[in-house]
Amino acid sequence: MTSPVITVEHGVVGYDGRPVLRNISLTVTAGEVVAVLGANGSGKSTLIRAVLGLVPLSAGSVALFDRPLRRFRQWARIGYVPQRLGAGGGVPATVREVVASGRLARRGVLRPPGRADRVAVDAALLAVGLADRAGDPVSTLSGGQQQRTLIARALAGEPELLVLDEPTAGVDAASQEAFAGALRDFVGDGGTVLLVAHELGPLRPVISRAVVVHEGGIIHDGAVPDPAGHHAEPDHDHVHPHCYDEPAGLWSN
Ligand SMILES: Nc1ncnc2c1ncn2[C@@H]1O[C@H](COP(=O)(O)OP(=O)(O)OP(=O)(O)O)[C@@H](O)[C@H]1O
Repeated sequence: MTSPVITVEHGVVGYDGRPVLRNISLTVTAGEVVAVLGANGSGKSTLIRAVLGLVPLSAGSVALFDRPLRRFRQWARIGYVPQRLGAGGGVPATVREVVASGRLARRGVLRPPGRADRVAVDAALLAVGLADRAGDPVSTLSGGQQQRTLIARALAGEPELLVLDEPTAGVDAASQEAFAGALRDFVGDGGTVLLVAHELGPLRPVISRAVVVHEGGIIHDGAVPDPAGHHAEPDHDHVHPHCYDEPAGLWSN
């Protein structure tokens, strides 16, 4: 039996008393790549923040690696790339420095980096296709390359679970391809992924399951739905309910 990595049971989250997630239940098991889809404001980011304990549940429960969130301490097992975080931020750090910061949870701040740290940073840079930019200031990179830097930082920590909030939003096609390749390798090595996406694009073949959030509830959990308008494609197997692909673009706007 595959072990559960994320378990949300009857999760409820609200901001300032306004409910945003209503009675959400979701299980992600080892080796899965689960995409959370849904319209703007449907609660996707809130769901992954709740999974990581960054926003409190007002009811229900979350467990990570089979351990209740309040007792979970092994944060080095998880890599998190939040939404639209500028990697540069005016700080003249190089790509390598930002990626190496992903090792801090593993090695402790006071111990100098060792061989294992350097190997992990090199591997992460290679995985996202930025090995040749390692010495450049992050501020000189494109938005897509900066996003890849953040993904490499998460990979450098050698997590078992990667949680990514819109990793390909506003990212150029080459970076999306590079990211899809990195994700495939990560999963090939036994990793588990939960990511929020608007457009799957090159990620589509890597996704094993899709969860569609609508108005704070999960309205679909299963096969990756086709974007509206693709019904006529020969490989379209019609496994998805139609409530979320009509009107067009509910999850792809
Ligand atoms: N910190 C916060 N305080 C108050 N309201 C919030 C906060 N974060 C999100 N919200 C609100 O909660 C709802 C869900 O937001 P959330 O960011 O989870 O949606 P989303 O599906 O990720 O949206 P998007 O696709 O635009 O990123 C929205 O109405 C949003 O305005």
